[in-house]
Parts: sequence; structure tokens; C-alpha cells
Amino acid sequence: MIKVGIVGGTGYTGVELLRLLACHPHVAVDVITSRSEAGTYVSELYPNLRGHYDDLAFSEPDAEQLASCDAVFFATPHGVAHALAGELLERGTRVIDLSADFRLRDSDEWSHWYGEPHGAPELLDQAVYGLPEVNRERIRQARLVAVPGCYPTAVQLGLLPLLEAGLIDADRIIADCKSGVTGAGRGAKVPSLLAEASESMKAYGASGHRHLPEIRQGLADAAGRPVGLTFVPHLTPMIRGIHATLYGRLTTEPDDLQALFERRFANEPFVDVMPPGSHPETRSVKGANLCRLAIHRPGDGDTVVVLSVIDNLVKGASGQAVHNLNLMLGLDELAGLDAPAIMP
Ligand SMILES: NC(=O)C1=CN([C@@H]2O[C@H](COP(=O)(O)OP(=O)(O)OC[C@H]3O[C@@H](n4cnc5c(N)ncnc54)[C@H](OP(=O)(O)O)[C@@H]3O)[C@@H](O)[C@H]2O)C=CC1
Ligand SMILES: CC(=O)N[C@@H](CCC(=O)OP(=O)(O)O)C(=O)O
Repeated sequence: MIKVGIVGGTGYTGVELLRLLACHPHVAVDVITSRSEAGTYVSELYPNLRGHYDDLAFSEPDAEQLASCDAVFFATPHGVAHALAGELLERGTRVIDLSADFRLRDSDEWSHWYGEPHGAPELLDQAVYGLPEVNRERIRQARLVAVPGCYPTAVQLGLLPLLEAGLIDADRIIADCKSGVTGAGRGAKVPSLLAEASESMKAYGASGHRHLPEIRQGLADAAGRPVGLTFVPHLTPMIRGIHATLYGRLTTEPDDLQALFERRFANEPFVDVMPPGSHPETRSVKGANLCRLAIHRPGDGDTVVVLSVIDNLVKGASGQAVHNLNLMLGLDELAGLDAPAIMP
């Protein structure tokens, strides 16, 4: 069995890693950290995992113990992987970071958006952006993977075929996105309270959100030039899910947009291009490592509208992280990830 560690095991992405890895045929979780719950058994905190990890308890993060694992996931706020990844990599442990620490190639841009100096710029050269639909071969060789953010996953998958084919105006792209409250993590925060977040909806970060530079970086790679992007996230009263409505202006008459998307993702196990006219629902991907896409061209005009849905905790975080692990270790890509969504 492959031994893995999880730093930040009490958070929402940490427990989602535990849920997915419980059904992984080749992986055993050996170390799981939490500073606030050190000594607590996993099954005491998360009863859904009773019967799976009965002997596993949270422990304080300890580099020595983590370095004994084949791979370590960081399911922590930004800055934590900066501090620990270098030592683990030096000692031969692969690192899969779910935080934003290694997603931006430019350390100055990272400092600008995260408001502090980049903690490990010397590792950026070896970090691979873990979007398998773009970087599959590089991920197979990687020792350090930066798992994309939730909004960036939904937005990039919906726009890649159009930008790669040069079909839309790359200067005027709009991504109107909605997230469930688990996107904000498990820590207590007033905007996530039931009375604040339910029966209401609001935009936030409209003038600039941390995912903007990450999405721009990926879309620019696809377009082969810088892009102009308006990205507005919204908090919606659901627990899980991202719904991205993406708008592009066609600059040339395309042959068949539906066929373009179907071809682009034909060999991708975790992207589902739905039949023409579909409106994917976030609940249709709940719990599944899947992005469902639908392509529309209202009134046969010059605007293409792509609808993209993911579960922020699965394809937007922990599922994608496990997919990266499978690629890095040469395992079946679907291992641990073939469960369908939960409905209703
Ligand atoms: N929630 C989501 O939908 C998504 C989240 N992400 C990213 O994944 C990461 C984890 O997110 P999420 O699970 O929501 O976060 P949570 O706030 O729910 O959990 C954070 C975890 O990190 C631990 N932690 C916090 N500070 C430190 C520290 N300094 N050193 C070690 N451990 C620490 C916490 O445990 P303790 O304090 O007890 O040690 C806790 O287990 C974040 O970077 C987030 O941005 C990415 C995509 C989607
Ligand atoms: C609803 C909500 O608050 N969502 C979070 C998503 C951020 C996230 O989880 O992503 P990172 O990994 O890039 O930090 C936000 O908008 O900040």
C-alpha cells in the first residue's frame, strides 16, 4: 500500500480526502494532522468514517513523521505548504498542495494577492499546476503539484476548448460564478452562519478575487496570449457546489461547438459534455469527481454561453488531488474516484 499523510485533516477538504481515500484500493492514510484536535480519533470527529479509520488519530504536524509517507497532501490555509514542502521534497516525499501556495508561477503576483512574501519561491520551478485535462504528462513526472482552486477548475474547463481553438475574443471573457458555503472552509466565520448565508445570495470580490490571477494564468496559456477576464464570485445558500456561467464573444463562425467540446474532452474521465440544450445542476455532481458542461449559443448570436458545474470539495479540491496522486504514482486514474454523484 502507498502511505500518505494529510496536513489539515479536520477541515472540509481534509475530511473529503479521508472519505475518498477510504475506498482507494492502493492507498493507506498513515498520518493525519490537526493542531486543535491532536489526540482525537478521526471516527470521533467524523462519524461518517466510523469503520474505516478506527485506529487513526489526529496528531500535531511533524515533518519527521510526514517524511515517512510516500506522498503528503496539504489541506491547509495558504502559507503552511510554503513552510514544510521543501523539507518533504528533499526527503523524497511527493507533495500535493490543495492550497494556493504554488498555483501562481510569479511569486510577486502571489505576494500581491496574498498580502505577504512568497514563502518558497525556490520551489516554483518544480511545481506543476494540477489540472490533469491540461497537464497530465507533466503531472505524471511531478514531485510537487499545486491543485487548482475550485472556481479556477470550473472556469478553465468551460473555456479551454474555445480559447485553444481561438474562437472567442480573449479580451472580453466573463465568468459569473456561484459557490456553496463549504468553499469558505470549516472555520467559524460570520458570513457562513445559517442565518447569514441561507435565504440570501450575494456577490463578493467583484473588484478582484484571489482566483482572478490564477484563472487568467490558465486561460492565457490556453489562448497563447494574455486574456481580459471579468470574474465575479457569489455565495449561495447551498452546502457544496460551484456553478459557473461563462460568456465569450465569438470572433469567427464555428463549425460545431458541441462537437468541439465533445472532441476536446473525449478521453477525459472526469469531464462530461452534456447533450445540446442541457442545464447541468450542481446536485448532479455532488460527491463526484466530475465537471459537467453544457454549451449554448442563444439565438444563434455571437455570444457563446458555457455552463460548468463541479463539487467544490471534489473536482474543485480533494477529488482532483487524488486524481493527481494517481497520475504521479502511475495508478489507474479512476482509483478511489469512480463513485457517482449523490442525488437528491
Ligand atoms: N473548501 C473548498 O471548497 C476548497 C478549499 N481549497 C483550499 O484548500 C485548503 C483547505 O481548505 P478547507 O479544508 O476548506 O479549510 P478548513 O479551514 O476547513 O481547514 C483547514 C485545516 O488546516 C489546519 N490548519 C490551519 N492552520 C494550520 C497551520 N498553520 N498548520 C497546520 N495546519 C493548519 C486546520 O486544523 P488545525 O487548525 O486544527 O491544525 C484544518 O484542519 C485551503 O487552502 C483552501 O483555500 C481549495 C479548493 C476548494
Ligand atoms: C465561498 C468561498 O468563500 N469560497 C472561497 C474559495 C476559495 C478557496 O477555497 O480557494 P483557495 O484554495 O484558492 O483559497 C473564496 O472565495 O475565498
